[in-house]
Amino acid sequence: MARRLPRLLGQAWLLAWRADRRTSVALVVAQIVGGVASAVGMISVVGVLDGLLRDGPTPERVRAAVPSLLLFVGASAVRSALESAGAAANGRLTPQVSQEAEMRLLTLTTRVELSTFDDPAWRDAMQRARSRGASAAAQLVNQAIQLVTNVVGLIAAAGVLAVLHPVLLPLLVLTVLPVGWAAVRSARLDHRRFVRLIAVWRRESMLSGLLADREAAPELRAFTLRTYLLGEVRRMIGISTRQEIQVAAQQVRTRMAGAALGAAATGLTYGVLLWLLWTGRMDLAVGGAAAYAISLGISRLSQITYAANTVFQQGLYFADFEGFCELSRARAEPEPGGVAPPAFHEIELRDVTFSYPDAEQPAVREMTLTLRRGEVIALVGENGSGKSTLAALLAGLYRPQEGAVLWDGVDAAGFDPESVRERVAVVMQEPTRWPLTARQNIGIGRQERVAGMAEVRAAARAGDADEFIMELKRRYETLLSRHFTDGADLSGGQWQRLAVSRAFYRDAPLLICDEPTANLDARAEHDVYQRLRELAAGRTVVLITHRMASVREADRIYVLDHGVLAEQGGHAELMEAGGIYAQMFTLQASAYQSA
Ligand SMILES: Nc1ncnc2c1ncn2[C@@H]1O[C@H](COP(=O)(O)OP(=O)(O)OP(=O)(O)O)[C@@H](O)[C@H]1O
Repeated sequence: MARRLPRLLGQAWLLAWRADRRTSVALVVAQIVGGVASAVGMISVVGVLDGLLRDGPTPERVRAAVPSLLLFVGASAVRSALESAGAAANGRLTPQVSQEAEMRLLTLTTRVELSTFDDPAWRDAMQRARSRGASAAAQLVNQAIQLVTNVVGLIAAAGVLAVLHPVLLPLLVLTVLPVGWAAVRSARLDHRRFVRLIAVWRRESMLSGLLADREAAPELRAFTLRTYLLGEVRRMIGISTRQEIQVAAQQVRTRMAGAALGAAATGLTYGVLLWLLWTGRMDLAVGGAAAYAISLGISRLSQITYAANTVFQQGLYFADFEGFCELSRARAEPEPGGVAPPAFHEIELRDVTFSYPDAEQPAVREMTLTLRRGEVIALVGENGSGKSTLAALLAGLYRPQEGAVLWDGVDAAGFDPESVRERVAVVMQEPTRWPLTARQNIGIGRQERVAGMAEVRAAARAGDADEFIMELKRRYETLLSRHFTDGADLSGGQWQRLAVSRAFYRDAPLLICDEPTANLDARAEHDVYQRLRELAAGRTVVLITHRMASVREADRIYVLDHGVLAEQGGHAELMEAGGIYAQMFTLQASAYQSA
């Protein structure tokens, strides 16, 4: 702890300094002046007692004590005023520090490579940082301020004691050692429990979140999952409760041992003081001042123990937070500085291989294919054959581990990934249900463009969303979330149409649709495909779908199988080849015919 404390205090200072410089400086000044006032107050006690205990008539003795008493009162007033100023500064600093930490965390998590989210170790670290990071930073600063305030007070008391009698100083330190040891050990136990239980908590909070979630509520009932899931949650809570009870008992035992040893040391200190007076080695006035300084010192020491313990404890959590920030910085997307061209003639995937973290098999293996401007390309294949992964590689969401994605012959690895994604519009398989208004839900397709109503409506018409939006209570201004008053919810197909409209609004040279019609009715699907083809003029559309009827119109079809490119060509060509595509198509067609 002694080794770590200075570094932790340094970190706390840096956090405070970054959050609010003026307040930080004011705080330090207040603490130093407060410490000096405290020392002056203690020394003045010698003068007071000396005056009162001298020989002579009482009025004279009182008169002799008055100047020192006035000094004592003045010093105490200054000290109290400065401590209040320090508390006010502390109150200003801590929320700002917490806010800084929160924003730092979010800035980093939104900058990491997408594949990082598939790494469970990073997710655990994120959970730790999110649950404790911001509060640990704030607590660290708060308690560091308390610690420094009390250390300054202690230095004043120790200085006064050393002047009064040198033997009293080590005795004062002795009283606090056992309590300090107990506090540090207890903090360690607490942190160890936290690290051990984080995976359990993460699972428990995911499950309990689902139990209270609006989206999961229907399926939970339909599959009569309640008892099973409640049992799982109870099991997780049981594991953590057992650990918590065990740690709490260990902590109480440790603290009791520390308190008993501390009490013995305090007795010893006062015993030595009495012995010094008894043997005439110390004068009575000095003894009185020493007793006062010891009692102040012990109270400072116990506050220091508490503050140092909290600084240490929060320091452990803050170290987790810092570790996570470091990890995320290392996982941040590279920014090579190049910018993707505004349009392209051809995008080529050359020998591209991509694996998810911890996956045994690559999701896409040695894939080579070309997309040309103005083409509608279809990707087909069984579930898990790698279509979505391939689409994400094209969209610049993942970077290939081997091979390259070339834009007109230039490796996209040299472009800033954001600039690649600026040229791409994606309709995801499960579009995010943004809790924004209908207009904003479309407008965020290109949020830097001011969302004029005419453009938004044009995009909504293209995505077949205009009609149902106009039927909502507040039309385009309706908030699409049931979690808020006056909010509305949409059906799966309506959300999908909204996502298609958003992609139209984005107006990008490459449009990727990952099963955009999975939730659409037949008429909507037909309309959307019709518009996609119109849109394809001058653009490139990549279509992923399991509906083979929609695929046959594509200019080129790529068939994926277990992460590799198995077949390619036009519909007629592939049917003639009689491979996987022909089988899939015939199977679906026969299902319709027999129906
Ligand atoms: N986030 C992920 N983390 C780890 N593995 C993943 C992840 N996403 C997909 N995979 C794995 O990669 C492989 C390819 O998945 P992908 O989603 O690309 O298939 P797909 O052809 O789009 O499937 P579907 O038709 O079901 O949408 C699968 O084996 C899948 O288990």
